[in-house]
Amino acid sequence: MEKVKAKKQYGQNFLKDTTILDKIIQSMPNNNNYVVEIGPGLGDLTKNLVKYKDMTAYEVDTDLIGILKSKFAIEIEEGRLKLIHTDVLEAWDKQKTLHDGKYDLIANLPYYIATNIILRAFEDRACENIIVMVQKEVAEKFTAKVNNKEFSSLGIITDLMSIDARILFDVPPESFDPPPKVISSILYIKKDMNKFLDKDFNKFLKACFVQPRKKLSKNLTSVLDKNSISRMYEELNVDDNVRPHEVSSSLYSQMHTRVKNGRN
Ligand SMILES: C[S@@+](CC[C@H](N)C(=O)[O-])C[C@H]1O[C@@H](n2cnc3c(N)ncnc32)[C@H](O)[C@@H]1O
Repeated sequence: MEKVKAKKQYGQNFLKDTTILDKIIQSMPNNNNYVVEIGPGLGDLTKNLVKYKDMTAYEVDTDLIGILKSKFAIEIEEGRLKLIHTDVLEAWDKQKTLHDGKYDLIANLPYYIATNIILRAFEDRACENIIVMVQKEVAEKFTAKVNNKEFSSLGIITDLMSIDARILFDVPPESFDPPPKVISSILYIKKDMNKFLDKDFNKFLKACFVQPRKKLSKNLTSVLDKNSISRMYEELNVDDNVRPHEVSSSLYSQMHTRVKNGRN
């Protein structure tokens, strides 16, 4: 193995378990989509992905870029792999999408920005499937259902914006070098390509969950006055004592539409 010291600040935990790498490849959707990988690291997952699909990989670490360029010289030369040296969040800020045509995001994500990356993938209209390794806890938040204590803005967005969302399997710390402190999971999300994530909706949900164990009506006071909340609750038939995790995604969507249109 290359003598590379993993950098904590970039969330580097290299996946070494070939059984898990095979299982990720088997989970790839059977379609003609392009593939985007975020954080190819030492290229173990990249090596497997590029056998099947043309792809682009975004890597922030200069030292790794050097290694990847020589490891994948042939694939780069043949145009099967595009290696982009940048912070992927900056790339998204600049160009709104990570690829011009439809693509699937397949990656072992840096955990310090995993949630942010998944939300950006929801906003990116070219991204259709998301198959990513994240902390198990994060995967559970994205797949949580109403009334589950973990149900929050992430579960609501997933519920409203996707056709399918589930945890495919868990991955123990020993599968990585160095091992992370947490259990990981492969999260699979198939987006509904007819739905688009409105940034304001995300902001509204954040306000609704600012104090997740308090009554929703209390959290709503940061976006609506008390009379408007009462009126909205009455019209939408919402119980005054309800807590944020007890309200369905579609009800949140209706509430947001009202707040946005000033109909309250
Ligand atoms: C968990 S490691 C995964 C490495 C490799 N894909 C694997 O499975 O072994 C996360 C990777 O994301 C890269 N990374 C961290 N922050 C990044 C960012 N903002 N933009 C692009 N890549 C980033 C790290 O340098 C590292 O290579």
